Amino acid sequence: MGSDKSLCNGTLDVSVTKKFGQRVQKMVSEECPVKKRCSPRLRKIPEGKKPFYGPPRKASQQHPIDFITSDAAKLKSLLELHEKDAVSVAERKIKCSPTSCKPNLLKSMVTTLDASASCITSKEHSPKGGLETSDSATDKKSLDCCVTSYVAHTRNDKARVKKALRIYNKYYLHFFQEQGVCEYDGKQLAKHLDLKKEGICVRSIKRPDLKAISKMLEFNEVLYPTKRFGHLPGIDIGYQFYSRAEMVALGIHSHWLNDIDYMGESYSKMEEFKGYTFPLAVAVVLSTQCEDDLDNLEDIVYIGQGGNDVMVNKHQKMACGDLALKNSIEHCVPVRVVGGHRHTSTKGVSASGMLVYKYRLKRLQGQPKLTTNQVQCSNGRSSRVPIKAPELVCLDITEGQEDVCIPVINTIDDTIITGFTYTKYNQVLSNLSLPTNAQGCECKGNCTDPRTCACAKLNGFDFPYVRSSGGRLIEAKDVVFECGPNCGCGPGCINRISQRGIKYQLEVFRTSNRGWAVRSKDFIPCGAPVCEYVGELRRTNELDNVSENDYIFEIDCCQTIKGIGGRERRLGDVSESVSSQLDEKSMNEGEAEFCIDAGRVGNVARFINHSCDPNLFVQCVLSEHHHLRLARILLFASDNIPPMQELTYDYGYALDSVVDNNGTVRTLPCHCGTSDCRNRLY
Ligand SMILES: C[S@@+](CC[C@H](N)C(=O)[O-])C[C@H]1O[C@@H](n2cnc3c(N)ncnc32)[C@H](O)[C@@H]1O
Repeated sequence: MGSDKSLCNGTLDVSVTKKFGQRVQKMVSEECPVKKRCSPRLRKIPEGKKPFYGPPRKASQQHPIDFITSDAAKLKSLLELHEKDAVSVAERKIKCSPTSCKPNLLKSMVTTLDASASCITSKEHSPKGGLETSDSATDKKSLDCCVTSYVAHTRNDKARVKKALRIYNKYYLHFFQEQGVCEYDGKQLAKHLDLKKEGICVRSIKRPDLKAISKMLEFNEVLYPTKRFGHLPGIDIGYQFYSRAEMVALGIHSHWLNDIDYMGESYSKMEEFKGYTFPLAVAVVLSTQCEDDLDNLEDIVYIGQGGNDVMVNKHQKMACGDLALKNSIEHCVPVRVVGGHRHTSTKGVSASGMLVYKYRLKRLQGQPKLTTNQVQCSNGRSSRVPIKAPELVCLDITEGQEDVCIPVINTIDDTIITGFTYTKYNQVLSNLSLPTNAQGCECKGNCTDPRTCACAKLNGFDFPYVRSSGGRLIEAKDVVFECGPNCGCGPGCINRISQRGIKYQLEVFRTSNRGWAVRSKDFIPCGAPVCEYVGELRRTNELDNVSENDYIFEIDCCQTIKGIGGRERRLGDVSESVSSQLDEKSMNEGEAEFCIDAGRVGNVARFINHSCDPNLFVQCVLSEHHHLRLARILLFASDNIPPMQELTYDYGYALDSVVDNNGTVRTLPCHCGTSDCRNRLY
């Protein structure tokens, strides 16, 4: 390893970032009944802030996704784009093993550092490498003008980051689904033609993550498509990514495979870069850094990307990314560093007698601290039974009804939860009878072919979910038709995702200004089902004069489909079987006929608070019967949700919609604490 003498004078300073509506209606007492209970979803929210509901038009109309054609050409264009800057990309791609080509979804908790400077070296470094540095740094022009120094982010910056990631996830899930169909078709074709016998292999198109990036490049949707040095607005120090592809979607590191991202020769032609030596590094992913090491990113010795050549040639070639880092030292430009990415292969750089370059990455001063809780995550499950601690109010609020324990934690005051009974399923009161069950599909075992499954037909000849991470909804729809009791398929069917119960380790915790709240100890991927809103099914008019109740959820599926009362329209082909329900007069009055009352009886969803910038969205689901007025209410993740982040959705109250008998508008201040807060729930 390098001695002090071998260290060059220049250092690469590094700045560190760790990678990483309900329509609950408040019913008030008789003295002060609510006159108007209108709760359109997400009215007047700026475009960039809308959670995952999709545009009013079909996504395919805006950016048609070609699900059928081979994506080889698109993939090629993606590779070519990077080849311009990274000569070794193609070579590396060919070399990579099938396992190392797998997307790292959920596995990489990457930490970004803004690195500036580097210091190089290595005991064994090649003298030819020319790494005696620092004097030359003073001779060269500083790139200050091109560097985004660390600045506080604006609301808009963060919204743009969120939007870009949602676009990425939407494409990713679409391509994931397409891959499933291709695999199914491939198998069917193979079976039909008996291709195996002929020795022909039918292969499906892989890598939905790369296809998603390719799509974003095609439609100019990558957030920072032009390479930039230093900090990128909207991406905090400590930001967590869940795949390399997400980083490409944002442009924080524009290569999905190479560890060093750099500006190639082509940048030398640009006016602002006149006088600089290219390539110049912009970002590094530390592939070998494991999650536990993420706190030690202040000062890292990094072995350049030539590591693989070392095994063959016994010395590292000073080229591409390695050369870019060397040039970065000389020009004193900052480099972003992302840590925590786990590679399946390791670089063989430890053998003695080999010549390697090492770079010291030092965190830039003045950045926010990287704290441990920013990278807290449980990829696996922690123990089912929580450890008894003074703040533990209740070991399991579900009393064993759910597959997971849901503890209640209070570190704020002495309050406990009373006056409520947990139930896993909606309770139907005696004055209400549910419609008869729908006929269902005739599939056997699992539903696999969306073209023949009767339930998939209702969803526009598609399954709304993909199998990724245990089942994820591709995008929010007017209504999702799931398989039900009369269907031929079994419980493992992909079209029953919302019926599988709670899978994430949720916990109820006390807040200082919003009462109880809910968070997850697990990471929840975008599109994953979190829980159903469960309680007593009631007619809304029954509740007009009840005493105060904060736990009423109106089932306004029909109103949402029609966009009544300012509700945001969603994607969806409303099937003929339900379109007749939309024409009924009562629906047009804008009021939901039924609601779910979780005041006395309910599940964990009743503790989920409102946020003006939520991480969950509401999805109406029909599984047993097909009556929109009695749809089930499910909550899905609208983003990748890091562990321990409060789970919230937009209650969707229209401001000034709650009026008492005297005509006085009632208000409730919002304490969601987001930068987008509208200050009032209603
Ligand atoms: C369905 S409950 C949510 C759970 C509730 N916090 C509890 O302690 O049971 C809805 C009520 O929670 C409170 N709440 C939810 N979100 C809030 C927010 N962003 N700001 C202030 N209060 C909120 C309001 O009192 C609201 O009527």
